[in-house]
Formats: sequence, structure tokens, C-alpha cells
Amino acid sequence: MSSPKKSTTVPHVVKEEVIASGKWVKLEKTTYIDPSGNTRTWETAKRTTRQANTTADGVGIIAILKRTLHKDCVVMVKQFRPPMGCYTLEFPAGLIDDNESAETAALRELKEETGYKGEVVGVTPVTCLDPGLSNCTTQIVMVNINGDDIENINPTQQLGDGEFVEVILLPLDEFQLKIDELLKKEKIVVDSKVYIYAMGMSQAFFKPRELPVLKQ
Ligand SMILES: Nc1nc(=O)[nH]c2c1ncn2[C@H]1C[C@H](O)[C@@H](COP(=O)(O)OP(=O)(O)O)O1
Repeated sequence: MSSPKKSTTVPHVVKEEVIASGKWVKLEKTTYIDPSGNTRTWETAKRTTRQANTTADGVGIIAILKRTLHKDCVVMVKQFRPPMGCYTLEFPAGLIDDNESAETAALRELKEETGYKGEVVGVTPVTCLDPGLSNCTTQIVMVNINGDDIENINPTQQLGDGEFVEVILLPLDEFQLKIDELLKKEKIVVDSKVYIYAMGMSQAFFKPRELPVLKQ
């Protein structure tokens, strides 16, 4: 097996030219120097809405609804997504406003899309979403919801014009199974962040006695 060519150059972008621009999205030609020192180009999609004073384009919210005598549930949203041409199953999410922190944006978007009032318990660093296509970034915010709180008994969404969001509660301890059942029943595409979280949860709930070596 041949060893990979040693890189001698720090790759970097040298030029960004706008090819086409709309209200929300633009297409750019990115000229960059690759690790071998060669000049190359890339087609890059960017949001036009990115603010100078925000950390990421948007937030995704992993919101856990905790209620007495109920299983903990993940608060999910189902909506028709025009770029996909179908319904999707996603975490609640939205763009961060100018001068807004990820935490504040998460609680605002959660309230708007689901009606629930939550409390932030964690936040990720800035993460990329589809780096081969776009510079879009998100921060995932972990939120707990006290479902026994009077404000969360009958949550009321605050949806804007053109927003149609269905809230779906899925039990955390059977998250992957419930998603799989939903996908079998309906023509719906699940967000990759959601499914990866579900697989992680399945591993976390994995019972040691299910190890083949321990089965009788
Ligand atoms: N790419 C987009 N095209 C549009 O025509 N409109 C768009 C795009 N991205 C966002 N929006 C609009 C739709 C909403 O009115 C606002 C805010 O969206 P937000 O709720 O923050 O984010 P999502 O839930 O991820 O749509 O922007």
C-alpha cells in the first residue's frame, strides 16, 4: 500500500465569489489552496441571514419533558420541509437572532414551536451541519421541561405565518424503536441528528445481560 502524499501547505480559502443570491440563501464559488499547494474551487451554499454577533446560524433543541408518573419524553416536531418535498421528524430548531445567545434562542424557539417553557441544562460548541455543501452551523441545546409546571400542562404554540408544526412526544427509553415505528407508518424522513441521538440512547439503555456471552 502506498503511503499518502505528505502535505506541505496549510489549506486555506483565497476568494469567495457570489454566483447567485436569494433572500435566504446564496451560492458562492470558493477558491482555495489544497494541502498540496494546488489552487482549486468549490461550490458553497451559505445562508444570507448569518449575523456578525451570533455564534452559529441556528440552534437545535433536545428537550426532555419530565412529568410525574410518566416516562421522560423527547419533544419532537414534524413539519413539511419544502427542500425535502416531504414531512420530516426533527428536534425543535430555529435561527439565532442578532445579539441572541444560543441558550436564549433555544428557549424562545422551543416556546414558539411547541409551547413548552424549558430550562437549559447544556449546550454544545458550534457544530457544522453539512460541511461538504454549506458553512451552516448549529449549537445543540439540552433543555429540561418541568411538565408538572402549570405553564406546561396545556402548552400553546406561537407559530408565525407559514409555520405549521406538529409536536410529537416520544419516550426516551424507546426513542429509536418509536422513530422506526413512525417511519414504517408514515412517509417521513428523520433528521440525522435525531437518529444518531436515538442510536446513542439505545446504546446507553443497553442491558449487559443481553451480551451474547451472558445469554443462556
Ligand atoms: N431557506 C429558506 N427559504 C425560505 O424561503 N425561507 C426560509 C429559509 N430559511 C429560513 N426561512 C424562513 C422561514 C421562517 O419564516 C424564518 C425563520 O425560520 P426558523 O424558524 O428560525 O428556522 P426553521 O425552523 O429551521 O425553519 O425563516
